[in-house]
Amino acid sequence: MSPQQVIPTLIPEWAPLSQQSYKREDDLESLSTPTSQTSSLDSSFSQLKPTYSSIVGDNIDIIVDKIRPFVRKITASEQGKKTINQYTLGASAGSGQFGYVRKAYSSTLDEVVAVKIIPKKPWNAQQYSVNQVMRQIQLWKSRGRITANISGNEAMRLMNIDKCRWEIYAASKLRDNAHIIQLIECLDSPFSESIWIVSKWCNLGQLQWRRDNDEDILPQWKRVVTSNCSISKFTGKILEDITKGLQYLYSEGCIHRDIKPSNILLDENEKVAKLSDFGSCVFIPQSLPFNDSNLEDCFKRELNKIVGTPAFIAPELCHLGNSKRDFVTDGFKLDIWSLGVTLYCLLYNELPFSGDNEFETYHKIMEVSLDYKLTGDNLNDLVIKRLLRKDVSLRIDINDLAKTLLYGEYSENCDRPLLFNAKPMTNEGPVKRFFDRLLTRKGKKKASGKLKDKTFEATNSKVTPSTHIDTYQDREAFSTTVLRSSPDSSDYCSSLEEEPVHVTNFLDTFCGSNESLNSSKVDNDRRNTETKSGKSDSSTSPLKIPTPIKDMIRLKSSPKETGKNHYTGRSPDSVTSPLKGSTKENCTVGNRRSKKLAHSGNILNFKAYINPVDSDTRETVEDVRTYLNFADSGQV
Ligand SMILES: Nc1ncnc2c1ncn2[C@@H]1O[C@H](COP(=O)(O)OP(=O)(O)OP(=O)(O)O)[C@@H](O)[C@H]1O
Repeated sequence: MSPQQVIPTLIPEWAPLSQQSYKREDDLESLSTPTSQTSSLDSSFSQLKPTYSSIVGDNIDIIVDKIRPFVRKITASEQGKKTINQYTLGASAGSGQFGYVRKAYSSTLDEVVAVKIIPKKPWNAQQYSVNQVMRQIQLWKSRGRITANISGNEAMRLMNIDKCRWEIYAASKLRDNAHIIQLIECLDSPFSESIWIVSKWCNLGQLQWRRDNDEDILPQWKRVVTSNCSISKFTGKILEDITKGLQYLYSEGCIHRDIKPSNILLDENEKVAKLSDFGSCVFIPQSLPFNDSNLEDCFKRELNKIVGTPAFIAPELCHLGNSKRDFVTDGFKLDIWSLGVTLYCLLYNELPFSGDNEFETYHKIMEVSLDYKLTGDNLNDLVIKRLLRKDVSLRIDINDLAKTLLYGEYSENCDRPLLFNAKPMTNEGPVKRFFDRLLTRKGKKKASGKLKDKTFEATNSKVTPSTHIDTYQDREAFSTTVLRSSPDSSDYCSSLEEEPVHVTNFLDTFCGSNESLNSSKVDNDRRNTETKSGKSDSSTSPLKIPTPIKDMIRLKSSPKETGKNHYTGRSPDSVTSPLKGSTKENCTVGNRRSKKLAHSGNILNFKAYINPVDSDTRETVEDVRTYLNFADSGQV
């Protein structure tokens, strides 16, 4: 890079286009399209169906204005001293798909903070598919956002920066609640290869649930629930805290879409659990700072895309074989389901629905009943019967859940959450009676909006209409977090193995002299992430898309083992539909074996793979291309 060249930034005017050198011969080739194709794409782009993310993209200037107060220029950085502006960097706290997190000390706040460092150029080349990047370039051209030629690498960088803008925008809107990780500020400069997002520090790290014995109480738990910690009491505490967090999100019109243990952080000082990672969230149209005549429709379609982590995805998103219905009518209930899965993991030390691959997991989510887990215990049955309710109209909504936990219908003046009073939950008193009634109550068929706040009620009612959407065609992605969702993935392993980092240890945990902020660290973390999560990482964000499924389709097979498949113990040739022979009766629940995405042979005929009834259907190459097109762009 020449000395004058600047790198695009969160705040566009810090890196004027005139000073950016877009054209780079080295990576143009792979993405450039023949001229004839380009012009036909150009003309077809003006007719493309808009999507939620393309509308956000069209209004990115407004998003930028909203995040501007939170973005500071990097004015001082000393690699030797590991400082950047007022922050002195400490030990690594973990890494995600898009960046890594370090502990840091803020000299202005005089406190420890978390700094998430996201390389502007994506770590994982597969994060964006070539199709997707080309489409984005064409879209930007058609919108006049770029005029010059732009290389694939530069385009991916800009796409990544937009993704960060969205995450920062969400975090900046959600700063006012004790159960949400609070954004402090972001750092960027035209010379920085990374974006730095500074947030409040949670010293106990992500929520851990895996344990050697079902009855074990994890040390992390005892540091949050200090007296008489039990599985039930700790689970109740998480339910209470995350319910408050979700209620706040609801009041802000935000659906998280990736609730799971690794996105819940614990803080020992405040003794609370907090929600983090808003990269996958969406806001209801009425909560967005711009309007667009297509927004309502695009929002509905966006809600029907599979985003999140398979084991935590709600059944209404799992109807892969049925393309003709809009199963998701209340986005907020997606988060309720995922919270239910998280609580189940805490209670039972296993995932409630877990298959050898994504398809089988989705199938189990839809088909396997957990009724046999009902015990009469209030908390357990609340989770099983009201949160993990497959029929979305019978699933408890966030406000009823909050009311249930905080007051209960019979105890208006109760100043403690009823559910979590120290009394055993088998107590036969009014609380038990209340829960009995609650659990047997017929679900009310109603829209999600039930806030006392009439304004929001009116607002929300607009987001749950019953217009049908083609879920199948608009199903853009199998989540980026897909492979991380397997029970033996990094999220869970690290939960078990990593000791939480303590604030008091900060001074002892500075980077060693051989550690640096340079790319070698990034590479290490990236390798860790890739190894742990598998290489088919893709995106959960509404602003990015690639999927393992697409990769499998492209390759005509999933990652193949030579010879015997060591995950399944079957030879690849013997693998047919994973659903074959799986019925409600013989489905195993809560399978705890170590799992990875199983070999799935040739799944070009993926509809049949999902739905054996369709097994006569043969996908043509054209079908697959159509699928890839919609998967890349939400277009058909
Ligand atoms: N504010 C924080 N305080 C303490 N630890 C944190 C904080 N934020 C993140 N971490 C740690 O860093 C890890 C990585 O966080 P990050 O948000 O990058 O990834 P993720 O949410 O696990 O994955 P992804 O971003 O790919 O969805 C977390 O799992 C957590 O252990």
